[in-house]
Amino acid sequence: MELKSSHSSPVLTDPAPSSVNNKSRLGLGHSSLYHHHHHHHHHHHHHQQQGASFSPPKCILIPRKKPAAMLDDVRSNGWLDAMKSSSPPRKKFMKDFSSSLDHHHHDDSDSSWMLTYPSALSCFSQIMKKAKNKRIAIFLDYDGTLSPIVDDPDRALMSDSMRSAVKNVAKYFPTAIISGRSRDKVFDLIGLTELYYAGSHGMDIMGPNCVKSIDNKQDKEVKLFQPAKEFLSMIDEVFRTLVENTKAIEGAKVENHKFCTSVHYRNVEETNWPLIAQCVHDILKDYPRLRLTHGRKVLEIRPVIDWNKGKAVEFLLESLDINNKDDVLPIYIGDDRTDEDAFKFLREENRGYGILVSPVPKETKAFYSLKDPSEVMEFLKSLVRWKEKEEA
Ligand SMILES: O=P(O)(O)OC[C@H]1O[C@H](O[C@H]2O[C@H](CO)[C@@H](O)[C@H](O)[C@H]2O)[C@H](O)[C@@H](O)[C@@H]1O
Repeated sequence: MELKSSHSSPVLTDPAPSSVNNKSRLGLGHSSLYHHHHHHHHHHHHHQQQGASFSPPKCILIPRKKPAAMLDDVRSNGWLDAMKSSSPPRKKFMKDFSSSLDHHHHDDSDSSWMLTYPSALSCFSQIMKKAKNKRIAIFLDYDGTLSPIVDDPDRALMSDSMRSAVKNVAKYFPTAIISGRSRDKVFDLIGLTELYYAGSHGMDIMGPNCVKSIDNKQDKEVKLFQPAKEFLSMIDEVFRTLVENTKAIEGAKVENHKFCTSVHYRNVEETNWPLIAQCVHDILKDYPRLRLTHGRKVLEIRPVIDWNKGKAVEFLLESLDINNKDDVLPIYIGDDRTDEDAFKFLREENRGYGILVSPVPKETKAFYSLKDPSEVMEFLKSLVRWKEKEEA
């Protein structure tokens, strides 16, 4: 499989709405790559920055204003709520969900949720029925899907048994990793050359059988797709500023993902979360071409372009050498809010299935669920067994 060369240069330099239509340049069915501020809604709309009504001070640990006043904006715009609700999910939602399913007479919100998002393991044969005469394409998130969530992002290692399960799956099905981490980092963690890798939430895509070293030399070749290339130095600058501004907040960790950057607060005392929020808020004020998304105890800063894990899946599906899109059944397994963009794409296009990895009920656009990475591994092994049986 080759990546299509027609996708080589999609980045716009003009964020104005009058900027050229990218449809033709991208060869994709979208009106514009740019994600204008007023279009930020998605499903994250309630987590987004609300506009120009704030005038917060710079991030400092000894506030110039009274602490309460200083933190007003990060409180009022919902950031703190979003930070608190990030992994585990809101209790409120679970309550709402169970009452909305009252007609099923389930008083247990867990089991009513499982009716709507059944286990991909118990529904395995049902899923495989849909795969009849189709080619299955597998998309896998990394953190929380292939590796369990741990306190230190550098220690989120994948087990050897998981690695071999992924390797076996890739023998039979085109398999892509779609991660929020940088492509290099996620490749280092997985180490399988036979996969597609999409790093930085899909903003850095490379096809299979490419080694890291060709990255620079063959940049212009068909195998790399980087729609946010022009943001490289801006992200680096923001990364360095954030490292500096958060260095006094104990437990804070800033990661540079090349086309996006993230601020972890998992190891920060909850009383200091407003300081983290304020630092990120201040950055976004200075860089209107960047926006915020929420992950698991992490605030992610990324370019204002209309590109996400869903677009990456669409791109990769178009890159697969297939004449008719009905010939392919995409299966996307992921656990995070950013994976919802991919679930949403598959659902809206009526193509294949999203599988949410979650031990608890959660609002999702996926079709099925798996409890944790060990169930993901079981599912991957089942796929291999199914294929081997089919071929025998
Ligand atoms: O898209 P993904 O591959 O799921 O990456 C999303 C983020 O994963 C990492 O952070 C998350 O996992 C860490 C290790 O288990 C955990 O410590 C952290 O709290 C989680 O947010 C990664 O470090 C982030 O930069 C990614 O964006």
